[in-house]
This record gives sequence, C-alpha cells and structure tokens, in this order.
Amino acid sequence: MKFVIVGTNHAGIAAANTILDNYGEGNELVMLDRNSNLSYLGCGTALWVGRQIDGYEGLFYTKPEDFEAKGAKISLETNVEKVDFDKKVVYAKTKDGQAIEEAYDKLILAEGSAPIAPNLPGKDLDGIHFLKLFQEGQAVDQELSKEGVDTIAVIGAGYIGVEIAEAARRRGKNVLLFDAEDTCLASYYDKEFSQLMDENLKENGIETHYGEFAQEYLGENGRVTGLKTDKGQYEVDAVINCIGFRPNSNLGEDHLERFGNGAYLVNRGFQTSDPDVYAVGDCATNYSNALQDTTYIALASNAVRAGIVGAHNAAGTAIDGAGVQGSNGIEIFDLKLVSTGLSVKAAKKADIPVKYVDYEDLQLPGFMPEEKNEKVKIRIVYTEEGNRIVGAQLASHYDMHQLIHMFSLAIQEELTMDKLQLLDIFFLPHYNQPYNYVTMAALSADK
Ligand SMILES: Cc1cc2nc3c(=O)[nH]c(=O)nc-3n(C[C@H](O)[C@H](O)[C@H](O)COP(=O)(O)OP(=O)(O)OC[C@H]3O[C@@H](n4cnc5c(N)ncnc54)[C@H](O)[C@@H]3O)c2cc1C
Ligand SMILES: NC(=O)c1ccc[n+]([C@@H]2O[C@H](COP(=O)([O-])OP(=O)(O)OC[C@H]3O[C@@H](n4cnc5c(N)ncnc54)[C@H](O)[C@@H]3O)[C@@H](O)[C@H]2O)c1
Repeated sequence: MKFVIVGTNHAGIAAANTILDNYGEGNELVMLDRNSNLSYLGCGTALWVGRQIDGYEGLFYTKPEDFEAKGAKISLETNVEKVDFDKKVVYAKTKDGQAIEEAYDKLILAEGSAPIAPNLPGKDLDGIHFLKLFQEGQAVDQELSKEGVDTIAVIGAGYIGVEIAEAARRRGKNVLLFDAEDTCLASYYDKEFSQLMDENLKENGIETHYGEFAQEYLGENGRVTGLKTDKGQYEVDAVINCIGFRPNSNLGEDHLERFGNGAYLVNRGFQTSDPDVYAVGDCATNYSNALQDTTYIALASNAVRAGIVGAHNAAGTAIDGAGVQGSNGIEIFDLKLVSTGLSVKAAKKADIPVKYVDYEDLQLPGFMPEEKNEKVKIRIVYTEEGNRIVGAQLASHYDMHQLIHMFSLAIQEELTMDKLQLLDIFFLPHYNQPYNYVTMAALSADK
C-alpha cells in the first residue's frame, strides 16, 4: 500500500510516525510539505520572542532525516497544487519548479491552518505581521529589535495575541492589545476568569482596548504608522494580527465534504467523505465530547492525536478517536488559567442549558507558609438536565494546571456532578486541603 501525506507539521508527523512504526514493512510513504522546516512548536514563539527561553532551536523536535531513516520519502519546499481524487494522484511542484506526481492508495491531508487576515485598507504596508510559521515568528522577533519600533498594536486578544503581547512587553515595548470582545480570551473563559487576566495584563503595563474593531492600518512611505479603529486612532510602529486561524482545505474543496468554517468534515476515525482520504489536524474537524457533536478546535495537542488515529485507520486498523475537550492553558506574567470543555457562555451559544458552580479557596491549608500558598478559583459547568460535567475553568498564581486533565477525562467519560462529590482526593498539606476546592465546589453545586 502507498500512503501520501500532505503537510508534515504536527498532524502529518504523528501520522507518518504511526505508519512507519506500525505498518512500515512492505508499504510506501511519501511526505510532502511546502515549508522549508517541519515540527516547529509555535507555542514557544512568545517564549523565545519574549526572551523567556534562550533561542528557537529547541522548538523543532524532528527533522527530515528521521523519516528517511525509517524508509519514507520526504520532500520539503514542495507545494501540492492539486489532487485528482478519481485517479488518486497528487500533483506537486518543488521550489525549483520541478513537477512531481505521486499516486496513492490512501491519502492523508494534514494541510493545517493559516492566520485569518483582516481585509483592511493599508494591509500591504511594512510592519504588519501574522504569527503562525517559524518564519513569521522570526519576522516579529526582528521587528521588535528595530530601532524606533517602540509601540506595538496586537489585534486579537485570544491565545496568540495575549502571549505575544506579554512577549513584546517583556522586550520593553508599549503594547496596545485590541479585541472585538469585551474581554481577553473570550472564547475560552467566562468573564469572571478572563477579567483576572485583563487585570493582570493592565498591571503589567499592557494597554487593553476591548470592544474595539480595527478599521484601517495607517501608513507613511509604505510603512505602518498607526491603527484606526471604530473608537479611535493610535500611533503604532508595528502591528501583529492574531484574530484566529482558518483551516487550509482548498485541495479538497470541490470533492470533500466540509464543515461550516471550511474544515474537512471527518468521522471519528478521521476519514473524509472519500473513503481513501483522511484529514487530520487543523485542516479537519474533531468530535467534541462536551457538545456531543462535530467541532473545530485548532490545537497542536488535537493535531497529534488526530494524526495517530487517522493513520491507524488509513492503514486498515479501525479505531475511533476519543474526541476532544479543547483543553487548554495559558500562563502570562505568572498568572495561570486553564480550561476544558464549555464555558457557560459557550454552552449558551451551543444552546445547551447548563448550570455552574464557583468556588474559591487557598490551595494549601492556612498554616502553610504564605509565600507557598495562593488562592485558586474554580468553575465547574454541568448540564441542567442530568448534571453531566461539560466544562471547567481554573485560575491561580499556583500551578494547579494538572487538575484540568481530570476534568477533561470527566467530560470525555460523561461523568455527572455526583461522581465528583465524594471522589477520593488525597490530602497532604504540601499539596492541598482536606476540604479541597474540587470537593467543596461539587458538594455545594445546585443539582
Ligand atoms: C504562536 C502559536 C502558538 C500556539 N500555541 C499552542 C499551544 O500552546 N498549544 C497547542 O496545542 N497549540 C498551539 N498552537 C496551535 C498549533 O500550532 C496548531 O494547532 C498546530 O500547528 C496544528 O498542526 P497541523 O499539523 O494540523 O497544522 P500546521 O501546523 O498548520 O501544519 C500544516 C502543514 O501543512 C503544510 N501544507 C499546507 N498546505 C500544503 C500544500 N498544499 N502543499 C504542501 N504542504 C502544505 C504547511 O506548510 C504546514 O507545514 C499555537 C499556534 C501558534 C501559531
Ligand atoms: N496556549 C495555547 O493553547 C495556545 C496558544 C496559542 C494559540 N493556540 C491556538 O491557536 C489558534 C489560533 O490562536 P488565535 O489567538 O489566533 O485565535 P483565538 O481564537 O484564540 O483568538 C482570536 C481572538 O481574536 C478576536 N477577534 C476576531 N476577529 C477580530 C477582529 N476583527 N478584531 C478584533 N478582534 C478580533 C476574537 O475575539 C478572539 O479573542 C487557536 O485555536 C488557539 O487555541 C493555543
């Protein structure tokens, strides 16, 4: 059997390793990607640009030779231009213009996503940036090193926007952070949690502008000098756009069924509407256990799992993915926020009637040294009917992030609130309290 994988970043790499490690013998694997690098962990861009880590070198975790050593044929700087799904042939072109044709038995599309580009006047001015590829991270890094680049506008206060705003601030820049919503991280947290991050950003010198829409990039001599919004005009020396991703799905647009946002619509084995074509990662949908329906969530963590499951299915081992909760986390100037599943706001948007319980307490008993102890705020979201757990959010300066995995599993396994109430949670003063905030929240929940 011959496999062709289009896109060799996180999803494509996971798929390739799964095939090579489990079905390598007697099978053929071709990997094609238009980029000159692979396996770049974008999650490290803000850490590197903000000088919290020494450099970008450690953000790549594999190289083409690793796949060649296992018998794959890999071709970077090779753009796949077309797929003939009837003849089962992929048509690509290398950087030097050489045409490549690869027939396949099973095709795995791992084309990923691209940043959404606001179509505003002035969009071609110098000094306007996006943040996805390693090369784009490099361009932002270089921009921040330029003399006279002192004030940065970041458009979009989602994950990338908030992280790069912190990084630019750490580089000593004046940072103006804009979002259309009335708070940061609006699609991940309810206001009671996101406003903790808003306060944190402001305390650390970031100027936040919420409920504000960018309307025009202003410029002089081909270079951006300002940003006009529906509420004002600001002098800035550079702009970083971070208003979300759009799935890359043009190769299959005329042949494969797609989701509302254009992502390839796949089943739980990541098979598309064409039985010989699989789609994994940011270019494809996922199954949400909280919604109990199809969803789109662009995360490297999802991409890797999708790659593994999709590849097993492509190779003939029928398995279903476990579904996703969109579990995520962020740490900015030491404040940690983690969430999984649905916020109250997201549940409302999805027309799922929910209740929630909030609880706030110190992580450790009061007798523990104050400098080791921190308050933790938790919200658990559950369905009105049946009390099924569908979401959780936590915020603290204490590193409580591992707890979110338990809630992720609870959502996946469709657990109800009563299962949490008397859950055996160990007590040790070094880590928690006997009456800990998970138990207390569950006990005090309205059921
Ligand atoms: C700044 C930043 C921070 C992030 N932080 C996190 C984080 O902390 N945690 C997390 O889980 N996720 C994070 N993400 C999201 C994560 O990077 C993406 O979800 C992940 O990259 C998706 O992997 P993928 O392989 O599906 O797609 P992509 O990474 O988009 O890769 C797709 C690949 O396909 C190739 N390709 C596309 N079309 C073609 C074609 N026609 N021909 C040839 N090649 C093609 C592209 O060149 C690319 O290499 C972050 C993203 C960014 C940008
Ligand atoms: N820590 C992490 O897990 C992490 C870090 C970075 C990125 N990611 C993932 O990468 C993907 C892309 O991240 P992102 O930050 O670009 O997207 P995002 O969806 O997290 O945030 C986009 C933000 O832009 C805002 N927005 C949209 N249109 C706007 C407009 N016209 N004007 C002003 N604001 C506008 C939205 O309200 C939203 O807050 C997401 O799936 C994200 O989860 C995850």
